[in-house]
Amino acid sequence: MEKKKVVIALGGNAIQTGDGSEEAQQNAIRKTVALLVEIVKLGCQIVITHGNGPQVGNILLQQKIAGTQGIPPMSLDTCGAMSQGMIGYWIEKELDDALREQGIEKNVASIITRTEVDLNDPAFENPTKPIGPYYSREEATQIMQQTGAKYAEFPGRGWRQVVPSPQPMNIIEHSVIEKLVSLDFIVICAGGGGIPVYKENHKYIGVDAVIDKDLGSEKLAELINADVLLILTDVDHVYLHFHQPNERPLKKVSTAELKRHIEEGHFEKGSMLPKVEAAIKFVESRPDRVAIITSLDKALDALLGQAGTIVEK
Ligand SMILES: Nc1ncnc2c1ncn2[C@@H]1O[C@H](COP(=O)(O)OP(=O)(O)O)[C@@H](O)[C@H]1O
Ligand SMILES: NC(=O)OP(=O)(O)O
Repeated sequence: MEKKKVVIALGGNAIQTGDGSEEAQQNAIRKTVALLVEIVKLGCQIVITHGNGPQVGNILLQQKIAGTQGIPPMSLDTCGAMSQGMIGYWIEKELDDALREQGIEKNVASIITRTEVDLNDPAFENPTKPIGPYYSREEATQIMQQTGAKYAEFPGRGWRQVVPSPQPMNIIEHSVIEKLVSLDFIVICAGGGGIPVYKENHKYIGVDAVIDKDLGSEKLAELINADVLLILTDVDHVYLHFHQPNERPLKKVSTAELKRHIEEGHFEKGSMLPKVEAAIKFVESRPDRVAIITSLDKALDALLGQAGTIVEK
């Protein structure tokens, strides 16, 4: 396989499993990096991005509890930076060990990454991005009354805090990331879609929001001139009529066809829809680009064109 630059966006199940403890998350990451090493062995230059919804919500809760003890609570953008540091550290540590075990000499670096957003983005008026743990209706109602935070119901799963999720416009550190990749580094970056910042008088200022990691990963992939955007989640394909008797996996699909399926309402908002939108945007940005949506265990086969949903122009 020729040397492709692949941005790999890791979904929740690549990191957060079990009880969400540090140990459970590191165990999940250990399994994930074993797969990443196989992708490196294929000869790909990889850039790793990851979600942070459960983690950033938990860090925010920890701030609230700390606040009751007189410890100054940190803002949501700073919590986003903490989540990048924490998850980046875990991936870096496990990946570095796994590479050395296989005798592969490559450097790994985590980059704290900021993503520029527009303060006029309508998303600031309509929080939709779920973070942190699930609650019952009663618990969520009580917290909303006590704190003024917004919670929303996710049918079949419960209630979760929701925060604004503006569109990523620019990845501030993209040149540094591209440079490191050109030096053959494996870079972990744009965690949680990047820390949201806006520009005012030539300065970047953090803002309370959480960017969708698939849309942030897409923006990064475009800016660093990647060839492939590989979105790894817990389903092996994107499906039509998902979870219905006539469910059908999409295998090779064009952006035009995917757009039709969006119109038909096949993809759930906040889960599969942003992945599909990211895939379309990436492929349409350069005609030879490919986006893949699949599960962790199908990633290798998908890169070889033999599994997953493969989106081409
Ligand atoms: N049409 C669809 N095809 C496949 N999965 C879908 C579809 N619509 C909604 N989903 C849901 O999207 C989920 C993946 O999104 P999400 O949980 O946000 O992923 P991650 O945390 O891995 O980024 C799947 O587990 C599945 O339940
Ligand atoms: N930031 C983000 O999209 O995180 P999740 O994928 O964990 O929801």
